[in-house]
Amino acid sequence: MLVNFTDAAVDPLWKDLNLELRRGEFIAVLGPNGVGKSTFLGTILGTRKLTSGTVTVGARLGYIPQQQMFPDLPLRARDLVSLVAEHRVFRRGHRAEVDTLLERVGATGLAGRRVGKLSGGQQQLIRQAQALAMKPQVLLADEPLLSLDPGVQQRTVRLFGELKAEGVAQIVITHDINPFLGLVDRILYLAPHGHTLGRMDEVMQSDRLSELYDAQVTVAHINDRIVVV
Ligand SMILES: Nc1ncnc2c1ncn2[C@@H]1O[C@H](COP(=O)(O)OP(=O)(O)OP(=O)(O)O)[C@@H](O)[C@H]1O
Repeated sequence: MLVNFTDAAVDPLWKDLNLELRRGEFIAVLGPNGVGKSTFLGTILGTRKLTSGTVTVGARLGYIPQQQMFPDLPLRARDLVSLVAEHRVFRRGHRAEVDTLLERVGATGLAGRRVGKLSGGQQQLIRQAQALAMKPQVLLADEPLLSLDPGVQQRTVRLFGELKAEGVAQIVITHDINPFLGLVDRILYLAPHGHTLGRMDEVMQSDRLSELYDAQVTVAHINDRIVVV
């Protein structure tokens, strides 16, 4: 058991949520601003409480938060990742492991730089390395492509693909499903008038989403991209 929701609700955002996350599964969480997507991740992380129902977590979690700048700490990127790596703070011989993590996210050149001085996108790579340092069985990510340039976005999607192949389950909040089309197993679509959870072809339907928005919503397929208008 990785993550299980039973009849879960955070009033007044969403309710009647039932979900069992499977090993290696990739769930994309979609929906408009303020509908409770970050709150949903918060209930897994334990930072937000359900108002009814249960959530059970039986896995090591890694978390890439929505972009926020690090304070200008006197710490290098390598030190910050090192702090997370199984809480073995600054231990000798552990530098190689941290450098491998930084290399995996494409941040090798940033290892010795002071984190607070890095750009927003560069800081996101350090957040990725921190999340991987947890050796997660479940990776939670809140808008992980935000502020990344197209090349780095592609690299990040590739990384998520590798993690999936390794059996890491992932729950990823995104406003754009398109970069993840090759990875998505299920979509959790949170909307103003309810939610739906299912395979992409079940969820990304004009009539299904119109019901949840209580308004006319069209799901269009344009050049292999899915656009919700
Ligand atoms: N700690 C909190 N306690 C109570 N309400 C909160 C808390 N954090 C956020 N909220 C409120 O809950 C609602 C949902 O916020 P949340 O951040 O989960 O939405 P979201 O779907 O992730 O939005 P966005 O797409 O804009 O990031 C908002 O109205 C927000 O103001």
